[in-house]
Amino acid sequence: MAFAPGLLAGRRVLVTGGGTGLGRSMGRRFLALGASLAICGRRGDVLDEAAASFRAEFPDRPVTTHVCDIRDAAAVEAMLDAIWRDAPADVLVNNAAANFLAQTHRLSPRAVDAVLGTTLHGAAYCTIGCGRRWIEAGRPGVVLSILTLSALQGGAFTVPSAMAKAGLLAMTQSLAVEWGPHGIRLVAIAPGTFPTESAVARLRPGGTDAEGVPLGRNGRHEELADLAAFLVSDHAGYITGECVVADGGRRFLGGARAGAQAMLRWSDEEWAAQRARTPAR
Ligand SMILES: CCCCC/C=C/C(=O)SCCNC(=O)CCNC(=O)[C@H](O)C(C)(C)COP(=O)(O)OP(=O)(O)OC[C@H]1O[C@@H](n2cnc3c(N)ncnc32)[C@H](O)[C@@H]1OP(=O)(O)O
Ligand SMILES: NC(=O)C1=CN([C@@H]2O[C@H](COP(=O)(O)OP(=O)(O)OC[C@H]3O[C@@H](n4cnc5c(N)ncnc54)[C@H](OP(=O)(O)O)[C@@H]3O)[C@@H](O)[C@H]2O)C=CC1
Repeated sequence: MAFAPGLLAGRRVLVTGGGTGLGRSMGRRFLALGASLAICGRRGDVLDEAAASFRAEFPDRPVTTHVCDIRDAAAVEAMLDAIWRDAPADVLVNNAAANFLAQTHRLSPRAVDAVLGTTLHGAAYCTIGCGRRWIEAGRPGVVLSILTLSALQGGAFTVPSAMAKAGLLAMTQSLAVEWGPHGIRLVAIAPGTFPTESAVARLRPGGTDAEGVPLGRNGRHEELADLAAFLVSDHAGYITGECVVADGGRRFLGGARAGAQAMLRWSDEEWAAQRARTPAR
């Protein structure tokens, strides 16, 4: 482990979407560094399985699970009330997101809302809910938002996601100013490819070779988790409003949507096959 074991001792961290993928990897690292953890998502069984695995590995670290669809502002408030009843959270990680490949001119309003509702609105509800509680109590706090390269470069065929993540970057930069005097930091990470079951199934129909990545490989979950741990820790206490890119140099070569070049030529049948391959949740 790269950090002192007590780096996050005494910190209470809420990771949205913390039952799977990168959220789960970050949560595991926060626990290893002494934090207690709250994770939320829509599927209780997924959260329970993740929590059981965390508790088996870190028996002395508190882990709570919260079934919550963050698209529902009232449900987010109820979750935050439940967390705060125990003790205030110190760190929010906006990790939950929704995304799939699609031709933008064929998206229905519900499809647009499904992505914006989770990735933009849900993260906004969580951020404002935590920020309000911190400001009212005179407590400091940290909000880490997980973006994508498309927030910086656009994202053909994942346009609602690119719009939502760009919105989160604007939120990070804006609230760094507004909430700075309250001792609240807002930071972001724009990851390149860190393979997860869900992202590969939805967004990498051709697999995840590292073509277009100067460092010649995809990201490792522990690398993202280490960066997240640093950014939410006091060692990053003078960093706010910043987005750190962790992409192996991809944006300077292939770019966020290098694979989109082939998709420009996909037939209707290829788009239908991609949709059929995409998991429902
Ligand atoms: C490895 C490289 C990674 C690169 C960068 C990674 C970025 C990421 O963001 S990865 C994270 C991805 N994770 C997820 O997306 C998890 C959550 N996703 C979901 O739950 C679903 O995919 C969801 C977004 C569709 C939402 O599910 P749900 O609320 O159950 O919504 P519905 O199934 O009812 O669908 C709503 C609406 O959307 C239309 N739709 C669904 N899938 C597609 C699709 N593939 N293409 C076009 N449209 C789609 C669906 O038809 C509904 O619309 P209507 O038919 O008009 O009702
Ligand atoms: N993997 C990668 O290479 C990259 C990932 N990212 C970002 O990293 C983050 C994690 O992605 P990844 O781990 O790959 O994907 P996952 O699909 O595994 O993670 C998404 C998580 O969010 C939860 N979630 C989705 N919708 C909602 C909702 N409405 N309310 C509450 N929880 C919800 C899901 O749980 P449930 O379905 O149970 O609700 C799931 O646990 C995302 O922000 C993604 O955009 C960015 C760039 C690259």
